Amino acid sequence: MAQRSMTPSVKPSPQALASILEKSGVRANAQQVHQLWIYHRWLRKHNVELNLTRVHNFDNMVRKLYLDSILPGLMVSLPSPLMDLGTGPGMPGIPLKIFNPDLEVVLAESRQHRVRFLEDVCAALGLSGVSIEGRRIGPSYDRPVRGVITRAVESMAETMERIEGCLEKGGLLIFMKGPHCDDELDRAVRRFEGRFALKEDRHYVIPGTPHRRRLVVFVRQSERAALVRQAASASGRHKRMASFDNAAFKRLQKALTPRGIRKEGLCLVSGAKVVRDVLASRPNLVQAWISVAGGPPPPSACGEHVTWLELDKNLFETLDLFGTGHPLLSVQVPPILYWTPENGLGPGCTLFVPFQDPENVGAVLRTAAAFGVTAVVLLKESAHPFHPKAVRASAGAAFRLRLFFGPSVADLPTTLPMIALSQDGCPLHEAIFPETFGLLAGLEGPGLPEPWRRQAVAIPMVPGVESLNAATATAVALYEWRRRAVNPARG
Ligand SMILES: C[S@@+](CC[C@H](N)C(=O)[O-])C[C@H]1O[C@@H](n2cnc3c(N)ncnc32)[C@H](O)[C@@H]1O
Repeated sequence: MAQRSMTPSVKPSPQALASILEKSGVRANAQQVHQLWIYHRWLRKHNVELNLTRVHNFDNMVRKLYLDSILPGLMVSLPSPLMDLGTGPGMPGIPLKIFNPDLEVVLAESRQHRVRFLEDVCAALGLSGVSIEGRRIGPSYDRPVRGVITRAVESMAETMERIEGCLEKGGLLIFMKGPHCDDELDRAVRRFEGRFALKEDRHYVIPGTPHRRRLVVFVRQSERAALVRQAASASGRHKRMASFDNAAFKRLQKALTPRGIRKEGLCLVSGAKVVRDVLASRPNLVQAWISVAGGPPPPSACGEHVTWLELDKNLFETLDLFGTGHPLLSVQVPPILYWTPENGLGPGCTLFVPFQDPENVGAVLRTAAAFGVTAVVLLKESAHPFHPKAVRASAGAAFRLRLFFGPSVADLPTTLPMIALSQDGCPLHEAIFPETFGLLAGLEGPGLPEPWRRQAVAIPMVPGVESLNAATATAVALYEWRRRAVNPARG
């Protein structure tokens, strides 16, 4: 059974309104009480027909709607103009405006019957410095504002995407949230690193109620898309692509295939984190920042040489193989020299990779970086290390390692100081890792050619199970090598 409100019913009046606010620490002057009372009357009058709020009890309306709307103005210095995104019947925007008369407020609301209510109520209140955007705000909305506040609309990440075009650099993004928003907050912080910085996460209780709230405030760190587009266009570094026949688009499409990657010397990088890593580790190799039209502009980490390509949705989705929705990078493939047995091996471990599955190649590159191998030789059998699937699985490690192309596994001289991995070898814990050695994993499926099997090392497993995935087996062997290097006594 639904629990009834324990709040004693208070007879609605301007005096009762002022009294509840005052007891809650908010002192209202006569004009503010008058305006809030008129607002309250309008809400009550039109609620049945327009379904504006589900809160009905007077005391609850004052505390859970008006007071709740006013409180952010007491906790942060509100920037002006401030857009209330998804204001509904005007919350928090209207109470905030009443209590901050100098604030310029933009009430953004997409539902037209609510927009008409907002127009009428603002006229009745005689509010100046309030404008109404009766439309759905999306990333292409580019009227600049210094702040955005939002209450009960959507997830933080969704709003961050949405206000890409309008919130100025240095502007505040203020979320009015319930107490349990840790997960969406973590996701937003991670996903928008470099674009928004968390400034404040304040926990509070609406006075006179048990209702816990959080005010989460971000500062925008990146420039508005319109300004970046303008500057990039002026210097010829911005291109809009709408056709699959566009020659530059076709070139990008080629970077999805190993042949194209070789021919064009170009690869595509996807995923917010890998994109950030590559921008940080190899900025000079980045050629273009590829976003969907109206998507986020290149961040400042993209140097002056980087072109911004804004693609129609269907074009972007063709390149965004993994459906990340996040901008991609087109990156010049770093030069990869050819290794021959005459080059010998450097000190430490050189990893020889024959994997044909690009995801296995990526996974093993990530592992190689984690355990500090000296170099990686991609044998003739191997998938291309800059195949989009490999780059993604490598989490950017493909750009940090010393990579070489090498001969076929069949042409590796068996005289090399090599530790080969094969199920029929001697147990890994009996293996001796020389100061300088190569680690050779088997091909997925057939494993290693016969000569290598004779001197191979095996990772002991429970009898009767399938062999380990090749990249996983390599990870176990590298771990064992590292463990002994760190703690030789336990070898
Ligand atoms: C659940 S209501 C919350 C209203 C108000 N902020 C409140 O706290 O009472 C969400 C409102 O946001 C509006 N809305 C959602 N997305 C919007 C967008 N992208 N642009 C403008 N209005 C939007 C909806 O029409 C709806 O009226």
